[in-house]
Amino acid sequence: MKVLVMKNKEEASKRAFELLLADIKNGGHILGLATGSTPLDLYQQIVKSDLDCSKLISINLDEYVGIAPTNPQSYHYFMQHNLFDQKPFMKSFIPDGMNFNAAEVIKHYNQVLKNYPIDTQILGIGTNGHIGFNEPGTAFDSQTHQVKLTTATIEANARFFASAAEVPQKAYTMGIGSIMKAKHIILLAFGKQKAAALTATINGPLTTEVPASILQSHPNVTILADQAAASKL
Ligand SMILES: O=P(O)(O)OC[C@H]1O[C@](O)(CO)[C@@H](O)[C@@H]1O
Repeated sequence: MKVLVMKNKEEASKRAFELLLADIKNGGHILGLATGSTPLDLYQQIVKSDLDCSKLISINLDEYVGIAPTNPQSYHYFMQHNLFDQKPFMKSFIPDGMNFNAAEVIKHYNQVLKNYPIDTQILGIGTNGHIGFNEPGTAFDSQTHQVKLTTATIEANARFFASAAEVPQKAYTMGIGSIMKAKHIILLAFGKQKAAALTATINGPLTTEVPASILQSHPNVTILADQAAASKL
């Protein structure tokens, strides 16, 4: 586990882009992508660059259940607006949040993950140490599943909605087991609200109570943090 503490999120995102480019130059072409505010600067780096994404495949971590892809609060919209409109990929997979048949969504997404093994997985981290929407208590070998969001996650994500009551209660997420199959994981953490989760991830015991702590057992993880997120390390 490499931990790089950078001056700020802009510097950290620039380094993340350089690491991503290196993986692509080494033949990596299947990218696991994250949403939320953390990866925004990285996606802007990609958009501003001359990287040609038309031969790349993307697989997103998660999507809310019950929000249409045209809804600005959906992760489909987030990815389209922040990356794919400007840098279209050859194929992009995001769980179908409008399909309420969870078994169908899960079967399809597990097949996608089998067909397209992830080379580089970009991760953010929740204030409760979640990765994707894998909340505390999720099994380390979990595959794609539907999750009931915790109050902490709903409150943290309420900032994107008119109120916490509007935040969906459920989501589809790639499992921890699938995340751990990625060849290289780049975890980004910015802001003091991530400091407790980050130190638990890096220095704490390996426990399902801190989903990201499983990364201690992955052979190729790069953590990029700004000073605030690293303040408890
Ligand atoms: O980057 P943010 O907005 O702090 O979100 C942190 C985490 O929460 C999620 O968006 C899920 O709520 C994750 O995908 C993300 O890594």
